[in-house]
Amino acid sequence: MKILSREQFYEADRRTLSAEGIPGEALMERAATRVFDWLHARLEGAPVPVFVFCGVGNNGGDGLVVARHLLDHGYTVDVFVVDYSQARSEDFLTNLKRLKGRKKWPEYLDQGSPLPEIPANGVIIDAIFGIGLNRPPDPWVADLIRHLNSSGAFVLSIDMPSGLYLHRVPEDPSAVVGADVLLTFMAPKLVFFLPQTGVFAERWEVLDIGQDPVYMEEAEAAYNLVGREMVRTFYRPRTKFSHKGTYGHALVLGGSHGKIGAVALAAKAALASGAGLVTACVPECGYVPLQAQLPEVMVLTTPGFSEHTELPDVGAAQVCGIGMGMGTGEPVQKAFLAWLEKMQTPVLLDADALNILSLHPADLHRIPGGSILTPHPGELKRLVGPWKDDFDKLEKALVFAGAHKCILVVKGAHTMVFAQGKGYVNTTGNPGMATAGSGDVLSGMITGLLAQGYEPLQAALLGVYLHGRAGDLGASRTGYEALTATEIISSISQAFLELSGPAGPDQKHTAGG
Ligand SMILES: NC(=O)C1=CN([C@@H]2O[C@H](COP(=O)(O)OP(=O)(O)OC[C@H]3O[C@@H](n4cnc5c(N)ncnc54)[C@H](OP(=O)(O)O)[C@@H]3O)[C@@H](O)[C@H]2O)[C@@H](O)CC1
Ligand SMILES: Nc1ncnc2c1ncn2[C@@H]1O[C@H](COP(=O)(O)OP(=O)(O)O)[C@@H](O)[C@H]1O
Ligand SMILES: [K+]
Repeated sequence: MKILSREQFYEADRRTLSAEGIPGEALMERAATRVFDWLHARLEGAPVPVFVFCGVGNNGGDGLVVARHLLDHGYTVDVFVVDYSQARSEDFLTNLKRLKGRKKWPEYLDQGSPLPEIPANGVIIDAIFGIGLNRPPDPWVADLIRHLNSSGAFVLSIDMPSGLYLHRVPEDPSAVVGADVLLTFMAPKLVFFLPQTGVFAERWEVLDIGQDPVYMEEAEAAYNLVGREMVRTFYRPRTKFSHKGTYGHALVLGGSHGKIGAVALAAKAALASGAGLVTACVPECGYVPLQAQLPEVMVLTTPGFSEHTELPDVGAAQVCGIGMGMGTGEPVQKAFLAWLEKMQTPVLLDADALNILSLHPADLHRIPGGSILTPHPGELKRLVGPWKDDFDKLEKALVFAGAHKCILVVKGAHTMVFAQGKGYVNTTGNPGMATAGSGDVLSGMITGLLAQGYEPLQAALLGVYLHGRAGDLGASRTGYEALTATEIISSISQAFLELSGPAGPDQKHTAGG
């Protein structure tokens, strides 16, 4: 699914109107009626007081339409116009007239108006600002928003939580509506997925408003959602006459005294993701534990006892993932940089491989084109420097991926993959995955997929998706707190099974939370 920009939402609007030959108010009617239907299906006529707060643009117009339908269905409704500007939109005015036709006169709020009383058992429809917000709300509007937030009432926001910009972080987070549910039109917005802005709308649903399918198909989105639908376009089921040679040889290099487990997790995850052969390359101290623990994995050791002092030459048939638990001591740094220099094909770089590169930015050119880098936020900061806010972070990640012709996998609640000027936002995973070793599992999975011949970007997207899904399936058995990296590996099988089977109800990715 595409994540559209503001210009693209407005263009989709225009294209829909012209394709159908309908006026704007007809599309507003259709969109807002979907919001009403959603609410009515849940309230079922319950006598709860509903408070509709409308701005004076098209988001406010949507609110007026919802208010009219609520009245027509016998709900108790109070309508407020938040009069922040003299410039009313045409469709807002059309719907204001229709509301008045129901003998319902809204109350106008402006600077100095007393704040309306809202009981905690009420429902607030937030239609103050939508995607048109382009500057901070006036102080009195901010006060009103804080008042709504502190009311304890259930808040349903239309299209956007009011006060949240589409493309930047709010100056004052207290002046953003905290939506219990957000019903958003046509496509999800990038802000739903960023830690600084996603907190205002943890539960959201996309409403299809019959937007022009031709435009939705042809719009070039800067960001796309990574969901089942997308990864199935390149997932390759196994074929009958294949053999283990068909599925490649993954070489996982890393580990140091006390951190051999990181390699064990990655190697096991590479196997569980379908690599035909897996070799783990560790310093001498890792030999016995790995051999004893992972009978399917071949173990190769390097001369150092507790850390790598040199790294092996890699055969053309092997695909490498390197860095987990490797350490960053001087000998390891030297061994790693010399090794990287010799690599010609894409590799996966994780953890200490990234930390070493951060210490040697002049050597970043040694990364083979098409390599995959999997930093968590701390590692990313060391690589690209600090960022001002989440949007600046995205920009820096895009620039870095472009400059080094690599695929940058920025891990987080919504892991984001950056490549070739585009961003991909993962939809799977859960807070239970914030646990030791879950990143090592991801590296192993992506290395295992690369070994099977997936293009690097595909391996990264499929790996990130399946990793999150395995985490979700694991957590459905263990709960968040008890989820472990090992449990995630055990759930990879189920994630693959699901991928090739029919879609479950929670896998459409038109909702979050
Ligand atoms: N396809 C679609 O897109 C569809 C969209 N629909 C709906 O339309 C909504 C977008 O409507 P919209 O463009 O009229 O903008 P909205 O958010 O109502 O803001 C109104 C105006 O406020 C102004 N303004 C901005 N910041 C301000 C501030 N801090 N303080 C004071 N004023 C401020 C700014 O005007 P300006 O003053 O800059 O000229 C802005 O234009 C969208 O979210 C969805 O709900 C659906 O009906 C159907 C399909
Ligand atoms: N709140 C969260 N929601 C979803 N996924 C998460 C969350 N927190 C962490 N993860 C995932 O868990 C993994 C953690 O990786 P990392 O920090 O490298 O762990 P480690 O170094 O312990 O292996 C990443 O894939 C990340 O996307
Ligand atoms: K809104």
